[in-house]
Amino acid sequence: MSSPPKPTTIPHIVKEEVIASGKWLKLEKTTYVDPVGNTRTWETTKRTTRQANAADGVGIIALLKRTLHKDCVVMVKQFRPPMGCCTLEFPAGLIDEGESAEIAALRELKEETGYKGEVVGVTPVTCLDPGLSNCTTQIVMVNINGDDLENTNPTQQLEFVEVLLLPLDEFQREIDDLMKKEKIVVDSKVYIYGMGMSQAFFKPNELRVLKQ
Ligand SMILES: Nc1nc(=O)[nH]c2c1ncn2[C@H]1C[C@H](O)[C@@H](COP(=O)(O)OP(=O)(O)O)O1
Repeated sequence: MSSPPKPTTIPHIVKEEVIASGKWLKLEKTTYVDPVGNTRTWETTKRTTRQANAADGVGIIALLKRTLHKDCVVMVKQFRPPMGCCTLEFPAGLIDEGESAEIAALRELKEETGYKGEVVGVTPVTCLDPGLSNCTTQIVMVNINGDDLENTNPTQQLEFVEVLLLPLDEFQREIDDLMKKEKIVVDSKVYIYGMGMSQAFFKPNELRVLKQ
């Protein structure tokens, strides 16, 4: 049996040529040298809107905390043209010029859901689909005080985005139920978060007393 070729070179980009460009996206031919020294090409998509030194956008894991209620994750359902159907996602959006991830997250959360939150954590810049695109995101963790007067009757600024509140401890089951009921595609970040929550919350003898 032949062994795989040994890496001899540090892989690197040689050139990036724009094949097609639109207002929001561009398609490039990326010429690069692979780990064994061969020059190859790759088809790469990029956003045209990226700000210097920033991720393209933010995703927001927003936990709604209310007295005598289970903590709920604030989710959004919306029609996504590239998918041709509705998706279930964390609230998200592009980072505007001069914005930090934290400021962008609080702005997008308010626009998409009406809730005013407080940032409690932020991830490093992470890639979204690196075989397709250089698109990056920072996930921002936000707590929402649902007992606060300004969060008791939240008003969205986007009319085509539906807000869903999913209890954190039944997150994956709620998503599975939703997918059985309607044609919806779930963002992989969301589903993986749900699987993690299921593992973290698995307590077979727990009493189910709290309201949703
Ligand atoms: N790929 C895109 N094509 C478009 O035709 N328009 C796009 C693309 N990406 C973003 N946008 C537009 C749509 C919105 O008007 C703005 C801002 O989007 P934002 O709310 O920040 O992000 P999403 O919630 O992820 O749409 O950009």
